[in-house]
Amino acid sequence: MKIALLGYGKMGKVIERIALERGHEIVLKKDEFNTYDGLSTADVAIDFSVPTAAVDNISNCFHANVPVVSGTTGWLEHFDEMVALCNEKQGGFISSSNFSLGVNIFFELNEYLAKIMSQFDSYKVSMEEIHHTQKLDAPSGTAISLAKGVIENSSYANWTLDDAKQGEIHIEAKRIGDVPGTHTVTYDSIVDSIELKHTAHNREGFALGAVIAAEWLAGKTGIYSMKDVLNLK
Ligand SMILES: NC(=O)C1=CN([C@@H]2O[C@H](COP(=O)(O)OP(=O)(O)OC[C@H]3O[C@@H](n4cnc5c(N)ncnc54)[C@H](OP(=O)(O)O)[C@@H]3O)[C@@H](O)[C@H]2O)C=CC1
Ligand SMILES: O=C(O)C1=N[C@H](C(=O)O)C[C@H](O)C1
Repeated sequence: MKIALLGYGKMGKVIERIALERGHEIVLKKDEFNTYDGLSTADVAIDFSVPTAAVDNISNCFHANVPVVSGTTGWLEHFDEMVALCNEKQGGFISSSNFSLGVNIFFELNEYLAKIMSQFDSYKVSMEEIHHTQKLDAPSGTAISLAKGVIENSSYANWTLDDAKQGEIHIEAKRIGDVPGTHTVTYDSIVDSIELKHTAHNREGFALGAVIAAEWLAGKTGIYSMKDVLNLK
């Protein structure tokens, strides 16, 4: 399979290695300064870039008729525009705040736990995410997805980085050293706490998940999620 890499930083380089190990070919490595030459020859594109580049990268894929897997976080306010463009161009699209198998299992557990905990208002939920100091966005896309998982399964209405008011989920975003990504969901009461935690030991899981998603998406049209790829629906 021919793959275009949109973004060739920490993640792009791990994705390249894993894609080559799985027998794929890289036809474009797009960074901030080069062009999209080669994009239209790709079977699929994988975007792990920066929040300000994601919309251009994804739009160019739809215009070039190349299905795109996007892992870039911090551009969610434009998500609906990209969905509309994908539909208009009959493109293929998977976007996920986290492609690792472990985090996608964690997402399922988070939704299940939220359903149970919604019956017990003595517990208050909060979240913590820890990432490396080079991360541009806060809170992490994964923390936002976890908060949405709680909101859709409880009476919580919103998340905030500030002190939480009634009905809000507090997210604490910490930036420490080279941490690849740690997320904790805590339900706290006066008598005890319940914690659900995922710790990434490196970037391999994110990258492998993105390559598996790309293999799954190539040749398809439509808008999908990691639930489709991993058969979690
Ligand atoms: N969904 C998931 O599973 C995961 C998502 N992420 C997300 O992926 C993104 C990338 O992470 P990471 O690799 O660590 O970040 P890096 O900062 O290491 O890499 C970002 C890359 O994007 C490039 N870039 C900048 N502008 C453009 C542009 N206009 N077009 C294409 N590329 C551009 C940069 O190029 P240059 O070097 O020239 O500046 C750089 O190579 C982040 O948003 C992060 O949150 C990260 C891990 C997992
Ligand atoms: O920037 C990162 O590194 C990561 N970003 C993603 C996010 O914002 O959730 C996923 C992962 O935690 C690593």
